[in-house]
Amino acid sequence: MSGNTRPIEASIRTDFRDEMDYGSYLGLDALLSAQHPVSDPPHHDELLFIIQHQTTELWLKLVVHELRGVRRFLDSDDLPRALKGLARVKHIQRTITEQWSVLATLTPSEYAEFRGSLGQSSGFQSHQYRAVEFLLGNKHAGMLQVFRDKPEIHAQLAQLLQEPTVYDAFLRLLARRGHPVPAEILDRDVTQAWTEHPELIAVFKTIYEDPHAHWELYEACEDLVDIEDAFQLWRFRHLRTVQRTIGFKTGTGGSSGVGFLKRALDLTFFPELISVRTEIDGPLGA
Ligand code: HEM
Ligand SMILES: N[C@@H](CC(=O)c1ccccc1NC=O)C(=O)O
Repeated sequence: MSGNTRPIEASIRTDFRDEMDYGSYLGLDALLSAQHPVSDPPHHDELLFIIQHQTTELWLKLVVHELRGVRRFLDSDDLPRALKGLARVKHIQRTITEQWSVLATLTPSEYAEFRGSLGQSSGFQSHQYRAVEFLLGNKHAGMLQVFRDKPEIHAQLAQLLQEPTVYDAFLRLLARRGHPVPAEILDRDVTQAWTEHPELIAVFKTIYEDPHAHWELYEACEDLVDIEDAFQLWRFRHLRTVQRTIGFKTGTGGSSGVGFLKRALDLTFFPELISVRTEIDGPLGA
């Protein structure tokens, strides 16, 4: 017998006729038959393009699930569990940002060979990406238009638009814990995109100037900043991958392409958590 063969132990199960097995639990039949290249003749690299999107969408599904959880935990004053959810989101963000390097192996020549088959489809139509943006505060009612022919998705996003964001939930928790968050912020119209409220900077200054007195809140603030940073890194890698793949061509979704994506790099979810940094004074006033 070859020394490199591992025997199947007698106790390992091989008969699953009456039981759930790996593939059925994971829905692998559906998952692995959900890649449908459209290029004709079939282009070798289209499978990479599809799987890159599908894996990102799977992770986005979990990000939406976790952010909803985080919001719920904040609402019920369970800050430790909210922090745990935020930590998980950060790791997912790192993973989907890192995986841009796989798609970056697609050369402009290879992509050009099947780009024409993609029609007008575009990441602009990713409803899960839009859900993450809404949960984090970049609300935009106009984006719902993209989904007007998909009633279920439209309804889900319309619902999220009406609901408070993770940041709204955090500010409400701060108020419940005695921090002076102005009432007009707590009662804001949550369907609108967040805009900077300079009155909040003093609230965060209190926390940042005495972290030990407000440790959990301080950690939560830093987690939110981590998530904002990680989101921007994802956007930046997308932009750079797009630029090296299609240069300055207009997008299949109808936008200017790189110019449109660049403008998203100026967006910020939690502007006061950035602004407070300018205001933090140490014991020597530095
Ligand atoms: C070679 C690969 C890619 C190219 C050339 C590309 C190009 C573009 C362009 C030009 C846009 C602007 C909208 C448009 O006019 O189409 C866009 C938007 C978008 N793409 Fe991609 N993309 C690529 C890969 C991906 C991947 C792998 C994802 C992952 C899901 C993705 C997600 C998105 C999202 C979510 C938007 C909307 C961004 C926003 O609204 O700010 N893209 N993409
Ligand atoms: N907007 C891309 C096309 C594209 O990337 C795409 C096409 C179909 C499904 C998802 C896509 N991904 C992200 O935008 C382009 O202009 O080439």
